[in-house]
Amino acid sequence: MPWLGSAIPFSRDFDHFIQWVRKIMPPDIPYSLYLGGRTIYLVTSPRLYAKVIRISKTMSFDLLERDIFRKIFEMPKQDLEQYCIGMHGVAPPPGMSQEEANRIEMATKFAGQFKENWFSQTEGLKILSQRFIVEWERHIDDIIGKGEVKISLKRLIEHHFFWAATSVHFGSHLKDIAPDAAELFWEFEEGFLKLFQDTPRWMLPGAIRARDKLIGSMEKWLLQALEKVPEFASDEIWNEWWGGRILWQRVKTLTARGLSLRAKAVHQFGLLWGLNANTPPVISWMLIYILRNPLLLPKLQKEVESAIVLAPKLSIDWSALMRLPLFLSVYQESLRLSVSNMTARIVTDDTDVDGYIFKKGRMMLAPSRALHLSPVFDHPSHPVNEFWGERFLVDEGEKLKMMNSWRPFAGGITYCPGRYVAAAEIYGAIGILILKFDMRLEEPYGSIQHSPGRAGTGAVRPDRDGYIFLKRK
Ligand code: HEM
Repeated sequence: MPWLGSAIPFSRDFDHFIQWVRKIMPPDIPYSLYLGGRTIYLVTSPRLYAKVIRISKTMSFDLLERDIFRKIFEMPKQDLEQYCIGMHGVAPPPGMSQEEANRIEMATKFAGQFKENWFSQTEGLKILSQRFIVEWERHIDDIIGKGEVKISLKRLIEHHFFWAATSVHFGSHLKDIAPDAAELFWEFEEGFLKLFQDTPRWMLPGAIRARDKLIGSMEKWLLQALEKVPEFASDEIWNEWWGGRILWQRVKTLTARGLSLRAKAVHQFGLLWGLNANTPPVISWMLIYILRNPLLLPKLQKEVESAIVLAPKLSIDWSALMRLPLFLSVYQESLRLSVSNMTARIVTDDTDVDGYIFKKGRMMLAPSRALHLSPVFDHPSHPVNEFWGERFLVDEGEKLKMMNSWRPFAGGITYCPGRYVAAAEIYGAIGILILKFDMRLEEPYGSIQHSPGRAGTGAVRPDRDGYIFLKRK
């Protein structure tokens, strides 16, 4: 691809740019993109995506993680050096052998903790999902009472859902320390990509102030949790001070490596970001899509009745809920349209991809959006860029082809470890709303769209607010 002349279309509207590339370029080869004096490899076909996502020896996610902690979260320099020992693509510090660096690296420990606490079939996932439901039900009962309410979509999801999820993972007391954490989080989130792109700091005072306040709160939360519960009981999965056991395990791992309080707080702030930057926008979009399609709601209500019982006590048959065909299709379709991640990697050694050599030191991007708009999803009466709740209700062969192009959670060794947690929260939150309330959406500020300039980072936030009318059944 020739010199594009300007990085602006790329950074301002990543999704548009990717669609344009797919239109003008042959579909199934990688491209080199010269941008701001750098070469970036671009992969836009499902077949190549499946190939590159599996290359973990010469394509590093760790180097990006290092940059995220350095530029966005500003982990103290000395701590960052310790944190990165043994990372893929990071040379060991002077005097340390590669073997020693590999022996003490922490990424494998964190990955093990994710598996142990969050994966399908684990006790952790069961208990956290159940806690989430209790929290979410409490929030919606508090706002709605017995009658009918009109509530801002942003308030419902970006405040109430935020807190229901955050209290599950960080315990019940973070809210006492930082009652404005949800609002600060979204202020920080608006600057996330800009901080990574080295936008001058003076242009982002709000995002930086919000970030620093949140990290300060994380420090207080951490000190309090350490004081109240220095050790988790071996059979305990959740407690009110730490939230999920994994938070305590992560901090213990960092303490053993001598990281400072600040670094430990920054690291947990990273998790707070992973937890909240994606799921709330996906839920917002799923609700918007469902409520914009009045015929869908009664069908979903009927399905959900077979998996969620409201009285005398709320109870959910999780495995039945996760297998409801239409609900699953709506979930997959919502993720397809609302998520735009870059799946970025740094090439750490020359790598042959289908006969093309990706050179050491360069970046590779494999944007999910290119896959999510690929022809495999097209239908004569339901174009690929429009929501259609029944799109994934196809036979198994067809579905397999679709799933090869469905990459909201990326893949490979860093395949989102929160995907089961996310699914449980999304299914649970929407399932309960659907069953308890008659709902209606109003968009008084115009049709809600993807927030501009946010594509590429994950699920894309709605650009404006709307109102949801909820009436108890
Ligand atoms: C619908 C919601 C979500 C989406 C679309 C999503 C998507 C992603 C993506 C695309 C990645 C990067 C993978 C890569 O490039 O290889 C990722 C990583 C990650 N996600 Fe999620 N995520 C979601 C929810 C969650 C939740 C709820 C949690 C926490 C409970 C979480 C925790 C993480 C973590 C810790 C990583 C880093 C993994 C690593 O370093 O190995 N995510 N996620």
